[in-house]
Amino acid sequence: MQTNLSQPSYIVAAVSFVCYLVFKRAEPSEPLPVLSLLLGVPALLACALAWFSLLPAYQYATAIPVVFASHWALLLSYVLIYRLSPLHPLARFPGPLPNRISKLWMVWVNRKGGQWRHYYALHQRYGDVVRIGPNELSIRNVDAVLPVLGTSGLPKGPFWTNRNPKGSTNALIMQRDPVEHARRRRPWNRALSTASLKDYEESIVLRSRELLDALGKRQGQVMDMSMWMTFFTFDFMNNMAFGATSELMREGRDVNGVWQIIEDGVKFTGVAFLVPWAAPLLRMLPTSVQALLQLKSFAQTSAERRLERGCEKKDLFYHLMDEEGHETVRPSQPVVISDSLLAILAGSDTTATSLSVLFYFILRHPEVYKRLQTEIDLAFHTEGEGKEEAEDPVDFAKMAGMPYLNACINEALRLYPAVLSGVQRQIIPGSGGKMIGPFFVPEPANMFIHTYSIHRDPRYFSPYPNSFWPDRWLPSSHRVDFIGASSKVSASAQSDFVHNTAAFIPFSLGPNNCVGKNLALLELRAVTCHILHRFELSFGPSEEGVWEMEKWEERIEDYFTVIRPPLNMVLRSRK
Ligand code: HEM
Repeated sequence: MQTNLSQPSYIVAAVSFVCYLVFKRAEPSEPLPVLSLLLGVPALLACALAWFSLLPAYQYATAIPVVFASHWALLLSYVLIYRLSPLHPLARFPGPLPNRISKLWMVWVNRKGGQWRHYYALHQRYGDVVRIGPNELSIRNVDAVLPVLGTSGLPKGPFWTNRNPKGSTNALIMQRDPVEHARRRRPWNRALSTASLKDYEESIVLRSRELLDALGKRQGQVMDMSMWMTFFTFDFMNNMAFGATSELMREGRDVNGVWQIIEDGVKFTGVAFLVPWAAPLLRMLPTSVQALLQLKSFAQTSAERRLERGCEKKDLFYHLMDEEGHETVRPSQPVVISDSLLAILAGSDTTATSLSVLFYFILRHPEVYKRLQTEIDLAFHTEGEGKEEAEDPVDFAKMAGMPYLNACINEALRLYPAVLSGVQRQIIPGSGGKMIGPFFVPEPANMFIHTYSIHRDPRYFSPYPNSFWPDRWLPSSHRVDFIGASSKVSASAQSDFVHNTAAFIPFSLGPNNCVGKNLALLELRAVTCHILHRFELSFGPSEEGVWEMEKWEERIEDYFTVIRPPLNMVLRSRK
């Protein structure tokens, strides 16, 4: 049989192949080019086939649906064949079949926020590098940390591409160009320098006292501590960013609904993180449009009020507006507003998660609770020690030097870092590839260090990598063995001890790392000291009564940032 290349089927296959190459090379994400390639091309093709009489007359009616269906099926087949073929640059990295085909699979896997467990299981099964998407790797190896995240590491990945409507301002975290990012980061560095942090200490103390008052009024009742931690961090960040007062703690509820909008947006971000091309579509949903408008108006109003009041004390706004005149070109107001909003979004939930995790583990481990409370009581005297009033934990230098407190905080950050699955980076396009520790990774590849997995790797944290054992952060002379350890394990604990802090990256590393790290640590220390100094804590019943509070951690959901289940506790004043 002779092959006739002018046959319609060959023409459709060839045109679809060209469209596939355009998709592959140019990776269009704007609606117009995408729709043109998906709808415009087959429509034109069907018309052309009919026009040039390449189809028998009786087939004209069916030409359009047939060409459309063939075009889409062919596009899908080309994609599938390439992604699974040995020719794909990432073909030699192991990973499950559905992951290699499409990241849409991860959208399904993560429908209930379980991606942190999924990636952990994949690393247990496949090793240090897993292909978790057609062009994406998850890495669990300490030698890869600096090449990915360090000073000479990789730039931010496509997740951070600006897909906002034209004309809108991008916050610092969205700056993928390292030069532009460094320029935008300068005022942030000044705002969160050691000297500037002193200016926020007073606000942390005041907000901590407000928290104690609010909790004190509700003692004896079951309270969701996770929610209260959010109220604290949100009120504090609002004050720190805009010098504003926010009333979540005073009211004991989300007064203007802003927090709910942020919570609702977490799942949206989770999907956008997995399939960034879907972000503009998701943003078109009526609920998203509404939420974005409300957030914008919240930021705008806060900024306007801040501008009316003027600078009462040095807040983040003061530094971002460059009121000291360090920069030759002062940042525009929209940039400052979007960055101030970023501070609230990036600084509230993460710190509230870390505090919740910390209180959860302290309650799960009574021996830790006792030691920590004793350290706090020794540092800040309690009522009745010859003193009329308990001493407020307001000395931040003292808190920074409390070994067990800081060990507990680090251990909470190790077991459940607030950004559980890490941050995306990309091999620089056109570079050909890069040695990532022991592995050569070709382009195009996105990757992240899976923080949850590397933090629990026994090669870096041993013994008891999955247990809350703050003593691993103490010098050996002060280390007490894990209470749950069998005597055999405990005898070998010292000789088996591994503590590789190069694998500890809750705040990430390098030029893009968390700029709020030191501020977060101040908050974590202050809130922990204030609460344990004033109250005795115990677990309350779970809301549905069907799961034990002791299993709280299993219900954490990971959508880039996390959603926490209620952490019910009962607090009573210590006397
Ligand atoms: C325990 C609390 C916190 C944790 C675990 C945490 C973690 C992180 C992580 C993992 C990143 C991504 C860094 C990267 O891409 O390499 C990040 C970025 C960021 N965080 Fe935090 N964060 C915390 C608290 C805060 C606070 C209190 C602020 C307040 C100012 C803040 C502001 C930011 C900002 C602005 C960025 C973007 C930095 C950039 O792109 O240059 N974070 N954070």
